[in-house]
Amino acid sequence: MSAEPDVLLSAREISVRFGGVLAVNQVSFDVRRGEVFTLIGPNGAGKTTVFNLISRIYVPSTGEIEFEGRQFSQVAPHEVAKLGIARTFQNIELFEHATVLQNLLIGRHTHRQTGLWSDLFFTAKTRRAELAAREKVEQVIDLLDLQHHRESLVAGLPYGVRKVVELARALCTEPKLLLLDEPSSGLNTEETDDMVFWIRDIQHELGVTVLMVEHDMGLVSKVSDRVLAMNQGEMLALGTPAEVQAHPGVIEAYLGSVDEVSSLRRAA
Ligand SMILES: Nc1ncnc2c1ncn2[C@@H]1O[C@H](COP(=O)(O)OP(=O)(O)OP(=O)(O)O)[C@@H](O)[C@H]1O
Repeated sequence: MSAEPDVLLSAREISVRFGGVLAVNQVSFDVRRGEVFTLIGPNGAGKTTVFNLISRIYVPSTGEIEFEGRQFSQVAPHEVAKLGIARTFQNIELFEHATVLQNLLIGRHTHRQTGLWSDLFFTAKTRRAELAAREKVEQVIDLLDLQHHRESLVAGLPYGVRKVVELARALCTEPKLLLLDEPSSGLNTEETDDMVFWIRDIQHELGVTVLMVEHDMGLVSKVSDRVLAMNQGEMLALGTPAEVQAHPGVIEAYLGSVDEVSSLRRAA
């Protein structure tokens, strides 16, 4: 008898209505521990809305999301990071006038478990926490090859490097689930190829589960274990990248956009 897959996050019949627009309509899926799960779909499909539900920015009009068996409706928005969910943004959000190292240490701060009292007196517990923070930050710097940039101000870095710093900052919180919002946006071909390696390393070396929204079908096929295709708020297909790209409903949905259908064909 085969074991049931270990589900980290589960969305059950979630719908979101913005006034007259049904942005997400009865969508259900599981994200399994350890996988890279990707949401695709043409513009307006509802991907960002689903993503924002999982970041707890929106709440579903109906339906429920569970993370490690805990109902999201009972989690306050500021508690999401503590549950072990970290995210990156389509438009990078970093402290521009701080160094890479400072940004990563700030990122690590959300993971802090010591109280004000032990921090004030710099107790053994605080020292241990500081040491653990430094070790984690160094591990992430090594993994993402950021050694050369550690003391650089973020504002002076090329866009592609800033994108990796944002990824690093999210990883410093030691998330169980990493949400990547269009990791390839703004990157050139070479930087997108690098992103493939970073995502694979994050999955395999750190054991972090990844949920991403992505338009670049080349990147999607190379890193995703499973893909959910959406259109106009609804689920179109769920399966491996190859299964989803061959699905007639997915091809038809993409026919609306010449750019997107050619990217689908290139990746197939
Ligand atoms: N805050 C909002 N208020 C009103 N309507 C919204 C809001 N956010 C999204 N929508 C609408 O919901 C639908 C789904 O939008 P969403 O941004 O989730 O799609 P998407 O798949 O992420 O598209 P894109 O690839 O263009 O980012 C669209 O019709 C959009 O106009």
